[in-house]
Amino acid sequence: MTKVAIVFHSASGTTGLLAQAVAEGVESVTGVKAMPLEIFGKDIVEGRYQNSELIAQLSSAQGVVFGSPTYMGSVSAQFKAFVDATGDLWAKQAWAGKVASGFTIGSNYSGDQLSTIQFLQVFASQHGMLWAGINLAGGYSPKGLNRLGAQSGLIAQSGDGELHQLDCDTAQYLGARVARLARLYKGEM
Ligand SMILES: Cc1cc2nc3c(=O)[nH]c(=O)nc-3n(C[C@H](O)[C@H](O)[C@H](O)COP(=O)(O)O)c2cc1C
Repeated sequence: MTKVAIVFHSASGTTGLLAQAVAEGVESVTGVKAMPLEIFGKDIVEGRYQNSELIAQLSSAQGVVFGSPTYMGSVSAQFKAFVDATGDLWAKQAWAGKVASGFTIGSNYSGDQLSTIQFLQVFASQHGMLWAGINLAGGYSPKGLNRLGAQSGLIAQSGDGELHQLDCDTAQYLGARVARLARLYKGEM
């Protein structure tokens, strides 16, 4: 069984809804299981993320999709604490060869969400992971997917705490894409 983890932080729930949609997309691919893992602020003690169990679970995944709300043009502090806690694994390049992707949401249409995606892309690259963006040209998808047009990862927007249906559908699409790639690359780590 191929596994794809979805590691995310969400304070008011919209990133969590995207994570759920990514997981549904992952599970739509035969032979691939989704592993949602939520980052909670209570696991941060004196600025350090302490949930080593969550981090350990990632070793069994062939793909990992990272998700964070955009806070001040980057990932949330909670997500960054998780990132910093992976330094030992970075030194061993323990995640090298896993497929990676990312998603974020902001309340503005152009609220610097791209910086968050680029942060996630650099993070995955530091770990030697294989980054998968979205192969949907903005404005050209017949179903209107990727409505905001980013291809480095999924950028979503919500001004009222509700998820736009097309962002939800695009998250499912991304989950399915990562699942297929993870299944393809399994054994090539
Ligand atoms: C501290 C803080 C900083 C934020 N910074 C941005 C930002 O830079 N750009 C943006 O578009 N939205 C920004 N937002 C809005 C959130 O990204 C948005 O409400 C998002 O849906 C929250 O995700 P969540 O529901 O998963 O917690 C910010 C919100 C907070 C609380």
